[in-house]
Amino acid sequence: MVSAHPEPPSQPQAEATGAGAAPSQPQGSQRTHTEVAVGILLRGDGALLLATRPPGKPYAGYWEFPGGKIEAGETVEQALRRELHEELGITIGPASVWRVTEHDYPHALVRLHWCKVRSWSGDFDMREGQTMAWQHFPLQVSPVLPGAYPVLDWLEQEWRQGRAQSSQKP
Ligand SMILES: Nc1nc2c([nH]c(=O)n2[C@@H]2O[C@H](COP(=O)(O)OP(=O)(O)OP(=O)(O)O)[C@@H](O)[C@H]2O)c(=O)[nH]1
Repeated sequence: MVSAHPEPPSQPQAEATGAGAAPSQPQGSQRTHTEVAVGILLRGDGALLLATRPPGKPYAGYWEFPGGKIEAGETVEQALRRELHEELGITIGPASVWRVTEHDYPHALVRLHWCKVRSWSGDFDMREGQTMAWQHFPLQVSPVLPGAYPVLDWLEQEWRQGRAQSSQKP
């Protein structure tokens, strides 16, 4: 079993080198949120999809849920559909926001709009050189982006509740 919450290095490699890192933002109250659409792809057997962050980005190699930044004029759903097509080659069905979280990284203050996605079409094609893995709890991959910890905790709680309920059924 692999812990979902290992301690990340204080300076991820890509940031230390500056390779692919987002421009640094002003500190304190002037920092603006980067809005991000994130997809929790759920398979019929309850597995969820994680992928590694592509080389050249902050936290490269960390596991994350697929998604990316929302562009001007896009809804969360539109951004997610575009990102998942660009990154994974799939076209998602309906997606609506399930939870919103924030995380303050050295490279960005992000607001993450999490959507559960249960239907998609097309074959998975890792177009940015990522690795993908369908995961059940406990996760077998590590490390995971710190901004995903709260959502992993909620999903694990749901999974435990579902398991407890199904074991009580006659
Ligand atoms: N996709 C994704 N991003 C996450 C997760 N958790 C989390 O904190 N983030 C943060 O959300 C931001 C997403 O930005 P990104 O750089 O991946 O977005 P993008 O694909 O549009 O990048 P680009 O600007 O290079 O095209 C990053 O700061 C990342 O650290 C997660 O589980 N999935």
